[in-house]
Amino acid sequence: MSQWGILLEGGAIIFFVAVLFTYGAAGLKWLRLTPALRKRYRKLPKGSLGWPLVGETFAFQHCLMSTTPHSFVDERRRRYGDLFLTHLFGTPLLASTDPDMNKFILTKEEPLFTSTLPKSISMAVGENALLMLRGDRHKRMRRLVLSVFSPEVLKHKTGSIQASATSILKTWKGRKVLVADDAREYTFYVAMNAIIDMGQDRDERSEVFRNRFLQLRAGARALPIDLPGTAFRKAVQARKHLKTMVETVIDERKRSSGPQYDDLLAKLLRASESDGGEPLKNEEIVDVVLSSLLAGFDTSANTLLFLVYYIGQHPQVLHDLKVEHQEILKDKPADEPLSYSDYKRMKLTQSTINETLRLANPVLSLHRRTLQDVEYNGRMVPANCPVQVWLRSLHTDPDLYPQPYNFDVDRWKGKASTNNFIPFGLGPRLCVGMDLARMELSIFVHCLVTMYRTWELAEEDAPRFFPEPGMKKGLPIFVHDL
Ligand code: HEM
Repeated sequence: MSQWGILLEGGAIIFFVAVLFTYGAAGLKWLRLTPALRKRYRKLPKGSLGWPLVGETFAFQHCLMSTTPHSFVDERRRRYGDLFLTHLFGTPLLASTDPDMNKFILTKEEPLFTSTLPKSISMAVGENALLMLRGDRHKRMRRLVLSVFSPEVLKHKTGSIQASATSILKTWKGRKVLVADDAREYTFYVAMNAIIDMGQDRDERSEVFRNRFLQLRAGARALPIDLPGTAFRKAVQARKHLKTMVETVIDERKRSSGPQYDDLLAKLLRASESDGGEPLKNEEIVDVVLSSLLAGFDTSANTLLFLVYYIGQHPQVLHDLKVEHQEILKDKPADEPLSYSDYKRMKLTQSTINETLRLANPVLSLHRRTLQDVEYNGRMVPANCPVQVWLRSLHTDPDLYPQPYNFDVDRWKGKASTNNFIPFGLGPRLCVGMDLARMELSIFVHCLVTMYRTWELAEEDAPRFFPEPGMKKGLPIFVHDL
C-alpha cells in the first residue's frame, strides 16, 4: 500500500480529503456540511485512497490486465470488508461487494440513490436515454421499452433471429473466423431489427447506420476531449448523423401507409395511443433508440464471445449441449424454424449462459451516487458520494460459489435466480433487454452446435478484462464439419 494509504487508512477523514482533492471548491462547500457528519465519522467504511490524484487506478488497471483480474477487489475485501473506500479514475468512491448492500443500493433509487454515467457515455446516449431519465419520465419510458422486449413480443422473433444466426454461421465453414467480429455483427443486427427496422433499404442504409454507430460507441468509451480528430469529437459528429437518419425513418413512417412495424420505434411513435400520455418528441425517440442499441451492443456481443470460448474449452459441455439441441430438432419437421417453446426447452443452454455471465460479465460494476446521507447496517455513506456495485466480485465470492473460478454449468442445476447473481442488474433499472439477450444467445448456441461438430483455436488466445471484458485476440477459431 502507498505511504498515503498507510497514513490515511481507516480514517474517515480520507473521504473528505479526497473530495477536496478531486472537486476543489465543490469539495470545500461539501466540507461545510461536516458538523452534522462528524459524529458519524466512525461509521464510515474503511479503505485506502492510494496516491494523490491517481488514487489506486494503476493498481486496479494492473490487476485487470493480469492473470488474476479479481485480486484488486479480493484483497481489499479481505482487508476492509464488503464495503470499502477506494479512488479510481479521479474519483473517490465506495465499492460494494456485499449482496444485501448491493440489493439495498440498486433497489432504493430516489430518494436515496441516483444512477450516474461518465460524461462520454452521457453524450453518446443522450439526455432522454433510459439510463439518464429519473422518476416518472423514467417509469413511463421504461414501460414503453419493456413492452417491446417482453416475452410475448419476442416469441414471434425466434425465426428471424435463427435466420440471422444461420446466415452468419454458414460463412464460418472453411475459414479462420474472428468470433469477436461476427458476434458484434450478429448482435447488432438482431438488436437493430427489434429497435429500428430499416425496412426495404435495409442493407445499404443499415450499413451506413452501423458504421456511424461504431464511431458513436468508440467515443462513448473515450476521454471526453472535444477537439478535432479525437474519438469524442468524431462520436459527437456521428451522433448528429445518426439523429438525422433516425428522423428520416420517423418521417417516412409517419407519411407511409406501408407495412406495420413491431419494433421499438413503432412503439415510441404510438406512445400516446398506448398509454394516454403526451406524444414523444423526436429527440426523445432518437435518444431512446440510440441508447438502447448502445446498451445492448457490447454486452451481448462480449457474452456471445465468451460463450463460444468456454464451450470450446469444455468438450463435455459441448457434448451435452449437442444432446439438448438434437432432442429439440428430433421433434420438429426439418426446416421448421425454432419456436418459442423450443427456446424454453434449452435448459442446459441457460445454465451455460449463466455460468458465462458469472465468470465474464460484460458489466464490471454499476454506478450510483447518494442523494443524501445513507445509513445501512451500522455503516454510513455521506451524501453525494459515488457508490459502485461490483458485480464480478459478487459473482466470484467463494462463500456463494464454491471454486468460483471453475467453469461449472452444473452449479446452476435447479437453481432459481437470487440476489447473488445479478448480471442484468436489479430493481428499477433491471436490464430491459435481458430476455432478448438470453434468446439471441441461446439461438446462436443452438445453430452453432447443430451446424458444426466442434471448433478449435486458430491461435492461442486468452480472456482479458481491461479496458473491457473480451478475448485478447478476438478469439480466432476454425470450425469442424459434423
Ligand atoms: C448479455 C447482455 C446484457 C447484459 C449483461 C446487460 C446488463 C445490464 C445491466 C447490468 C443493466 C443495469 C444498469 C444499471 O443498473 O445501472 C442494464 C440496463 C439496461 N440494458 Fe442491458 N444488458 C444486456 C443486454 C441488453 C440488450 C440486448 C439491450 C437492448 C437491446 C439492453 C438494454 C438496456 C437498457 C436500455 C438498460 C437501462 C434500463 C434502465 O435504466 O431502466 N441490454 N443492462
